[in-house]
Amino acid sequence: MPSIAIAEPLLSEGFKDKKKKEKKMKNNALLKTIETDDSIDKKIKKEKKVIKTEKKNSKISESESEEELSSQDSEQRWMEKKKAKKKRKASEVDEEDDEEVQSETSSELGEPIGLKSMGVNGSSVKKLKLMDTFDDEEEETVVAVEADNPNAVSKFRISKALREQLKSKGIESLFPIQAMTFDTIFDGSDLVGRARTGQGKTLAFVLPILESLTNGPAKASRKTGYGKAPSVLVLLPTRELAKQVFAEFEVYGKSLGMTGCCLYGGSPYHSQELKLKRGVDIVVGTPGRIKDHIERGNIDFSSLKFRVLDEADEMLRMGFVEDVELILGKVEDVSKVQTLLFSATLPVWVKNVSISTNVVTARIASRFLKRDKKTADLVGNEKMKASASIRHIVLPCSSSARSQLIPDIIRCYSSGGRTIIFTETKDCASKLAEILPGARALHGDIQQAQREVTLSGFRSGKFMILVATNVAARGLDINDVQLIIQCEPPRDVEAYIHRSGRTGRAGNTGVAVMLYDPRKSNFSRIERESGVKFEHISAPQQADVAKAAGVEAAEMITQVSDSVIPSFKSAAEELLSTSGLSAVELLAKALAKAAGYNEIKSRSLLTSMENHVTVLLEAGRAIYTPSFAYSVLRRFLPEEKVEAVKGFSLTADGKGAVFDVPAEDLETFLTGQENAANVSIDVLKALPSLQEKDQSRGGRFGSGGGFADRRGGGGRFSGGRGGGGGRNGGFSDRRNGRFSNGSYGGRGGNKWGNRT
Ligand SMILES: Nc1ncnc2c1ncn2[C@@H]1O[C@H](COP(=O)(O)OP(=O)(O)OP(=O)(O)O)[C@@H](O)[C@H]1O
Repeated sequence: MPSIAIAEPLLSEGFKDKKKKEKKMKNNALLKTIETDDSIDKKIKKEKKVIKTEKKNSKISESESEEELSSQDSEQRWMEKKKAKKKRKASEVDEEDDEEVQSETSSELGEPIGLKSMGVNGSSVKKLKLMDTFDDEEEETVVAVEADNPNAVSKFRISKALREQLKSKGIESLFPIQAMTFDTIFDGSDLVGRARTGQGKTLAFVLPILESLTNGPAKASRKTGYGKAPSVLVLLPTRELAKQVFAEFEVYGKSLGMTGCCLYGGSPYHSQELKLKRGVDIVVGTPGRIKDHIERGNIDFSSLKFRVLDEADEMLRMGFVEDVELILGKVEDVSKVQTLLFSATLPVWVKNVSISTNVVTARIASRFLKRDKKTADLVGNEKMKASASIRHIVLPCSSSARSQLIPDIIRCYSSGGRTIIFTETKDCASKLAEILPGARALHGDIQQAQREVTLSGFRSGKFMILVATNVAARGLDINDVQLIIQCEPPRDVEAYIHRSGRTGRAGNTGVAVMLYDPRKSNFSRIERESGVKFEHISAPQQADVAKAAGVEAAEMITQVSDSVIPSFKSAAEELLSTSGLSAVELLAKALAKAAGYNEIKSRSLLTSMENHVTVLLEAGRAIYTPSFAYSVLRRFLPEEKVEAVKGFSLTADGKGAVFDVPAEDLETFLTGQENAANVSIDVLKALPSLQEKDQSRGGRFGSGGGFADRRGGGGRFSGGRGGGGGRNGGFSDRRNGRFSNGSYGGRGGNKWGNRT
């Protein structure tokens, strides 16, 4: 792997002195929460004491308790910033920052409050606005803003070369997790770091590690020269993530003369071996391949200074426990190596080994993290664990309606940007990618070379829809992903947090739509544990989607050259005179065809099935069980009509049952009810609250899940109609300005493969 350019920028003495002073000031600022100035003063004193004790203790033993940095440091900076801000002239800026700590309700769009309040992207926004407003004061104002910003890159012990590299990437200010942990890592502590998805955890370890090795405490013991043993080891759960993190080390390490290599499976050994032989500073990779290199005698970890477990919880969950233990165990003198763990979701064992219930993971934590490790937790006990800059939406949809619905969700919610669709199985990912125009699949059964081509095509915008399994759930940072669709609720809350977190990154907003089958899905646990308050919507109606498509088609038509008119004019005149339609009506049809529509079908509210209508059944008394509701229907309907209903659900108030009826049967249901005493059937315009199929809780209406199965419903859903072919095409790849004519409906009865 690239390596390179060798010139170690040394810090001047003056620079070092300045930095020392700043460091001292920052250490005084480890504060837990934003409270009154008085309580902050008290905390500063307390923290000073902690820091002194800490230094003393580190000389004596490593046996003292863990320390939690929490969000103190960045919050103190925020306080300083707020005070300084009062002095500022630009009231516009004040207004923006005064929207500080606000609700973290998931559906809040607009500025991502949680991030903004902590300074994410804040400084650059301010600069732009100030420059717009005060043109002739531009330079002075920018300097003033930087001075006011306690997270400005210049306030940290970051050398010029790295500062310039950061600047070239548009980074002039550290994100909170980076600001909070920089000194701790630079000065040598083990650290556990947690911040929500997309908040910059990668640079939180990349920057201090590189600085420590080139200008800080780790410099003295860093190996140099041909065949040097690595100083840094970063372990990650997936190949794609390993490549991405390696790319960050590569970009920033290059400017400091550092070399590295990325080791992951599915790629040839030979080139990896060559790089290791020549010697590298940094090794980034997945546990399996790194273990292989160890066993082949290619890596020597005796000089390691840093080891990082990124997405540690996932790595252990995926069954890499033994490999991770073996790899970490290769360091002989653990007192000389710093261990860092980062993730948006940290299991309890990482934070507190003593209360862990998982013996294996607790063993890893206690064996490899020093007991005086620090914890920087920006999520902490806050309710909201998922990204707060995303709209979190749930939408009922039976599995057989998915392929028809997804293109319309993309049209309505992707804002023309990229979409990632998550499926539970590889088979399902492949099948869905096949039927969605302009989509590609990414999962573990695809050859590594193809995986790389696919991901780079998605990154570069060659195609805008990626259908993936969990291989893409963790860590991937792809520009302009506006929409995440999860085809069903994932098995655990962590998966939900990471998958949805592929959008709304670095202070941007995004939308995460989770589909659920009202007959069998349960997302209440995810809602409870993630702290997300889901926004409930029903399927976009084709009529609405078609309106948007019509506008696009009209735009396209204005771009057609007048040169076509003579050739098509006589056919148009013929059509106008014979069709019996007006010119406008004919033009509307032409636009519909250009947009890929031959007809508009309605969609049910409950299962999103085409040509189905959602109705509410009431029987003049409470309906506690589906079997009672079915028996009511049987009083006035033939068996085959009863069997044809879909998505049977009980209402939350226990008074009724909601289900989908094929549009052609609706009349039979409505006239039938008139002959049944106390029975009413009404067509719904909006879904009422429904009972959750909450298996974990059971309860009066919960019915322990799967109640529809009692009615032999298992076959109904899996053998659904599949929408009869859907509309013809109508899905556009907006980025390419193309309208596809492909048909993607009609795959009813699809089982979506086995979970793997
Ligand atoms: N200080 C910064 N200023 C501006 N952008 C930044 C800064 N730090 C990181 N970023 C950008 O933020 C994005 C998210 O960063 P990163 O991938 O490290 O997030 P993460 O917290 O690791 O997310 P996840 O939990 O999903 O892995 C990246 O595009 C990165 O370049």
